Amino acid sequence: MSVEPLPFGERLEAVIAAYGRLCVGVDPHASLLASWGYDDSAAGVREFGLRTIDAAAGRAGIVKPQVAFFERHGAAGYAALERVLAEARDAGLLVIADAKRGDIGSSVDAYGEAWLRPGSSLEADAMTISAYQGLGSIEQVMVAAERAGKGLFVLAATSNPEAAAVQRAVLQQSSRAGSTVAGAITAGVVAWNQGRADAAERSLGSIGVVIGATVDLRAAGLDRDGEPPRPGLPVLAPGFGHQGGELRELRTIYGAYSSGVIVSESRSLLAAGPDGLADAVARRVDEVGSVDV
Ligand SMILES: O=C(O)c1cc(=O)[nH]c(=O)n1[C@@H]1O[C@H](COP(=O)(O)O)[C@@H](O)[C@H]1O
Repeated sequence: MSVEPLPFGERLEAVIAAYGRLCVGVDPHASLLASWGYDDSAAGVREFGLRTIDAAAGRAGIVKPQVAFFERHGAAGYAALERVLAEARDAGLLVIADAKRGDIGSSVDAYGEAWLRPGSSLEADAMTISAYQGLGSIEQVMVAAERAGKGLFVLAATSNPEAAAVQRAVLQQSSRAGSTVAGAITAGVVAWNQGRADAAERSLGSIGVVIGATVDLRAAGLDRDGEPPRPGLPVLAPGFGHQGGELRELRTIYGAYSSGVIVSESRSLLAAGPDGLADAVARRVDEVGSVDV
């Protein structure tokens, strides 16, 4: 008898209830490796990743390894990442692989298998994904993720300023003609969550979006002034901390999307160094917890 996996949205909700909405980024930049006293090598990113997981476990609920920093070290870097992913999941953390993959459907399906298939050596709980080849290109990954109790965060309005020209462009064709790219992707994800058979029982969907804390949601064509989506929309929110987004502005920035926000920070936490990171995470969990959503 096969047991249905718990939907990612439910797991996310439980983690937020237990630990709050902070996500600790695992971004072993070369400069951070140097200041932490590690070599810029596969062994260095592995030790950096493991120390970060140790500091996050039991204090925060979610971690997000940025896979690029491991990929820099080739096959050995991937082995390091496999270890970090496994240790994080064993520690009970919800793991978002920040892989930002996208392609034609048949190829992006393979990315989905790599990062989300139960038993894969790179298995995470969710991954970041790009739908700039059309939301239809990731449809099968959404289906597979739901089936396995996994989640996706689809890039909608990213935190980097140069993204606006593309993401605020207005669609000429499709049923969402007249929407911005960011608005159409977000509306498509909301509609997907609403289309699940048990949608009425879910308070959070399993497919989310990425909307940076540095973004002006109205200018990006996002419905921040409308009714909150039902089921709630998970929103991975980088851009607080190092990139300048102000935590106390969370509600003002995200409006109707606030209750699904995951505050994702990397450098602002990691700068505390290996000995100060656990305290920095605990402090930030408290600060995030005190913000009104
Ligand atoms: O998907 C992401 O996590 C992401 C999306 C985005 O719009 N902006 C963004 O900065 N990120 C990632 O979030 C992290 C931000 O790191 P800090 O600026 O150091 O907090 C990096 O790993 C980025 O790759």
